[in-house]
Amino acid sequence: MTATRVLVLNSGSSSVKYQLLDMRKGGRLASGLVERIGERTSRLRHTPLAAGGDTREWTGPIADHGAALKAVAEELARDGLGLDSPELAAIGHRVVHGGKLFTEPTVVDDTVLAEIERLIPVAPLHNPANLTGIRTARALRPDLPQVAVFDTAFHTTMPEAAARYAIDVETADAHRVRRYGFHGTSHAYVSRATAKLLGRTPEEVNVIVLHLGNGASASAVEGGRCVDTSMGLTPLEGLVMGTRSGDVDPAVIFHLARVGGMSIDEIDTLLNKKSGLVGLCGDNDMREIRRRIDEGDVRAKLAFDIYIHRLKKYIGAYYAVLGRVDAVAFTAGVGENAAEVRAAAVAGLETLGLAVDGGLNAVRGDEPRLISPAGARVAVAVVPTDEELEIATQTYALVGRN
Ligand SMILES: Nc1ncnc2c1ncn2[C@@H]1O[C@H](COP(=O)(O)OP(=O)(O)O)[C@@H](O)[C@H]1O
Ligand SMILES: CC(=O)OP(=O)(O)O
Ligand SMILES: [Mg+2]
Repeated sequence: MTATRVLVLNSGSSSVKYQLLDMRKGGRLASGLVERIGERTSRLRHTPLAAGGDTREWTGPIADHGAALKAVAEELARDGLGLDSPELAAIGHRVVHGGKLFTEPTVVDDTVLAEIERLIPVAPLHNPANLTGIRTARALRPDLPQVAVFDTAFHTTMPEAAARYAIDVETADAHRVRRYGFHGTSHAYVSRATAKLLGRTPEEVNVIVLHLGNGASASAVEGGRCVDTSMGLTPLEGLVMGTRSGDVDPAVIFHLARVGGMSIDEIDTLLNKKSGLVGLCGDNDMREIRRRIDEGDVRAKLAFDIYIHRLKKYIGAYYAVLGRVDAVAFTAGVGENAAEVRAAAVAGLETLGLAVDGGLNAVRGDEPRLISPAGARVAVAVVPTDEELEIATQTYALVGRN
């Protein structure tokens, strides 16, 4: 029997999303999510798609990403889809920071693990979780290839003009300080899916991709290659996010240290975990923010306005970087669901050929769709991302050639 299944683990700072896919038959066999890892009220939600069964939910303490993966393995085993299955060809892992070294999906060995570990200081919320996921999966199935698919890989095509910060070259190079970019698997998948929606090849189109989830980033994709993206050395730069500030004057940090008396670690926590939407209004969920705005909440409205202002600046910037834009694609939790965010982000940009049709924008759905008015110069689209499918495809392409 040929092994044709791939398990994908997308480990975030406090969650694991997973999918089990059959790459030969092209179907999803199971999917799920473990949330609030490290808290007493962790929650596991598992859907056995192949078995046609109902979603099972379980709440209780899950201490870390290792325990989360073991719980996932138990759920899969209950449906006869356990990790011991001979049909499993590989486990694909999202790894957020791959530095400059990893431009392709990579089979994990001890050297690769050491490199991912070395990059922890520049992805402190993500790489430790990714590492724990890989180590646990390896312990459960030492014989299986574990494949790392890096968020940074798609951005390694950025020209030096976009990838370098304008700081002393020797200092920057000594400490590998440059712009790496993240969410690359999503930007790659969504830019290709957008070309397909337009009936064109990726080489023929220039696309601005707006990945708006808890973490958020924009990218400028020229003929299928990334030429700029909003995240930098770490996933902190760029857009306003759920808990992260995005762009600030770097001198804010000196000021908070010297005048505010804060330590570097305190400032790190402030900018990564207590800023963005949550810092501005106390909520990081766009649904809650919209609800509060409808009730006349001034702080929620200001948070929304700051979020939109930054987003609009990046649309304009990447329009200029690309020169010609064929499409703007909204994706991830906010981009796929929040029609008000999409409408506000392109409001007033008619002279750039950008607009949304109110009726089309209000339609909900899981399929890629256009929301710009018929005949618009630039297509505006909602293109659901599927990082897990993309990771599975890349993983199987690497190991499944038997
Ligand atoms: N129906 C909705 N309307 C508005 N925003 C939504 C909706 N559903 C999800 N979101 C937003 O999407 C976010 C999560 O996006 P997601 O892409 O799943 O993030 P991540 O992968 O970074 O955890 C939530 O925090 C919330 O702000
Ligand atoms: C890189 C990053 O920000 O990822 P996430 O959106 O999953 O936090
Ligand atoms: Mg995400």
